[in-house]
Amino acid sequence: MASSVTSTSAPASKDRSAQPFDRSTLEQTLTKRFFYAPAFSLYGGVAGLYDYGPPGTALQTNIISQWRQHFVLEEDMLELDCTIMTPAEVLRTSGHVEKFADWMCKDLKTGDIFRADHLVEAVLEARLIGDQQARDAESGTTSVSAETQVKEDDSKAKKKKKKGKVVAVKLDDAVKAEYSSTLAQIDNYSGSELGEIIQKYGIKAPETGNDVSPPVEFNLMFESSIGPTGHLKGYLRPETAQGQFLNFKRLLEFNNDRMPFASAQIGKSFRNEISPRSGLLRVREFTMAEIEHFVDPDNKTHPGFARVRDTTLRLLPASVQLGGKTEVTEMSIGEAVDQGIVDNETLGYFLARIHQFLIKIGINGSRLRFRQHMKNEMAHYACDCWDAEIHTSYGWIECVGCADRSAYDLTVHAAKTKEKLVVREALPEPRVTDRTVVEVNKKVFGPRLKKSAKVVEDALMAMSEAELESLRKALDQADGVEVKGTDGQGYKVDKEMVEVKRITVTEHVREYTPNVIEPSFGIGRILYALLEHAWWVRAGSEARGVLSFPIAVAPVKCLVQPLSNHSSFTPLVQEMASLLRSSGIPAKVDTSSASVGKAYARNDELGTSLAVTVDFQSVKDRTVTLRERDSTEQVRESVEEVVKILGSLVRGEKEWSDIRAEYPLFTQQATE
Ligand SMILES: Nc1ncnc2c1ncn2[C@@H]1O[C@H](COP(=O)(O)OP(=O)(O)OP(=O)(O)O)[C@@H](O)[C@H]1O
Repeated sequence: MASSVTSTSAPASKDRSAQPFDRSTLEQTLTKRFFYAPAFSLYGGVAGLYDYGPPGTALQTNIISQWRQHFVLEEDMLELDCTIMTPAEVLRTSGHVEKFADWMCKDLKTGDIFRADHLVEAVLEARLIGDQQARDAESGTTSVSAETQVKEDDSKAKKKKKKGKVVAVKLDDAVKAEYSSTLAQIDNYSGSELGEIIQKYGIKAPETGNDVSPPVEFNLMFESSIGPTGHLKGYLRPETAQGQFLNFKRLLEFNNDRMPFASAQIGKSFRNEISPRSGLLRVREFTMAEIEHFVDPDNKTHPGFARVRDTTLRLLPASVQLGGKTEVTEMSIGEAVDQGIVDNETLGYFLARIHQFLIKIGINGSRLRFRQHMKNEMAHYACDCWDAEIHTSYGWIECVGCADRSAYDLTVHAAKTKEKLVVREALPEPRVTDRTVVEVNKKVFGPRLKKSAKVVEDALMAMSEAELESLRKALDQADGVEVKGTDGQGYKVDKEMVEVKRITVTEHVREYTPNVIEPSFGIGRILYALLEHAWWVRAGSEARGVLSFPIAVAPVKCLVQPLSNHSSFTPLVQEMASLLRSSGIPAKVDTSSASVGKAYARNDELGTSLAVTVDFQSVKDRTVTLRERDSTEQVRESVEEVVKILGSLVRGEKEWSDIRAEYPLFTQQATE
């Protein structure tokens, strides 16, 4: 049964994520432990470019390897590695040169740049917060002061962060409702609509209070030229999809002409964002993982759908957003497809698989929702599109887009290159149909139309059955009929020149252009959301941060350390580390002079799942302690047994609860 949940913010959960979240503490830890850092900072940095340090890189690698396991291997997809540099012609055909743009406005006095939808969002959100503060002040309660950041472009703007200024002013109820409704549909507006909203609500540049220009389009692709002549224009790809479409024919052949099938690609994409902001969430260079699932347009069932039917998702359909609401409906994907909320089984299958993947890598399910695109938000050719949005301290963030792109991509590339990008399938039974066709009598047609013969013939051949039927009737009734050539000019044709007739055709093969379902993942956004969801602070004499990653994605699975730097521990520490590594368990040895407790704390911040400590007793009897990060519980077992335990945990065969049930807990060593 479906149930509704209001979720303007993330629902409180009874686990440790119910702790108040302090982003600055997490950020300090991420910087201190070098998860990631602004790139080129020695040179002042460039907005929207980040370098990942060792733990961030390991975390990203592990997320990608889980992705590859979950999708490429389990779904038997065809993985590609296509070029990043893309000739302009390809992106012109795909529509990116003309349409891959955001709307920007300028502060009319300072020239500062804003992304128009972000500006509207920030200012209206700030006004709603101001309203709440005014109401709280009136009633004597306090509300959390929140400031909404507005982004800005270019390197110099990086230092002066702009905020939607919060002023405690009470709003009229009707105005408040209008603001909420506008915010709920913020992705749905065109440039001119954003311009009207800016005018209507008197939106100004937040810091200066200056007027802003009407929104103008800004193309997000980085332009380049290929080769020394500068004649061949190119772009850094803004997504990995085009390489997959252009290789469709080869992929189909590689797949022994079998449909449906999916290709996949993981790699860097580039977008010259108007206003990079919110750390890894809006950057100019990022890793994407994209799937193009090619499917018969007449049969979008999915063979695996029964397996995921009962997966419960939190859905936010377009119809709800249109009413200005953010009410999430929890329902199984089976129900959602049956009721037509999600367009088809294949799209539904991928929504469920995306959900399963995000949960597997540690995203909190109660902070995950699938939001359907509204009509204007969706490309004109797409028949349905859902974003997996994850709740973070920045609000709900789109981390995965999943669209049914119909036959658009293959059709436009085929039309441009004159290469057939189709599937040809032998029909089980020959299909006999009657058709209306047109034949040209070359002997008369050519001499009469001379140089124009080609444009008229092309136009006749492109006519639909209905158009040909009208032409037939017209030719029967008049001596000559005007036909528009492909050059747009009118030309007279008569029954001597052309014959329109009904024929019976027997087909043995069906030819069609596949539709494409495209799940598109931004790895950096997922990684950041995971960092927020995994973070908590352990109470104690000193509050200590912990990153509770699932072991599968933890940057380091196991720490090996001596109790102190006493030389007698060294051989066993080294033996332990090499035993683990040769069993395929990534282990880090810590022989710094830090106390065991300090090393535990450092590794908790790094999200290291387990720690082995070698102490005096170890030297005597070859037993070591094994400590689990989240519970801090320990067991003491022989070196060989601990390697076995670690192997079963790392391979996901067991969880810590199994280990603590199987082995006695060890409580004597005062290490923390
Ligand atoms: N500038 C960016 N920085 C980081 N990740 C991004 C960025 N732009 C897109 N992504 C990621 O790529 C995924 C697929 O890209 P898509 O084109 O659907 O995004 P989008 O709709 O343009 O995103 P947005 O509306 O937030 O700009 C997104 O779900 C997101 O995870």
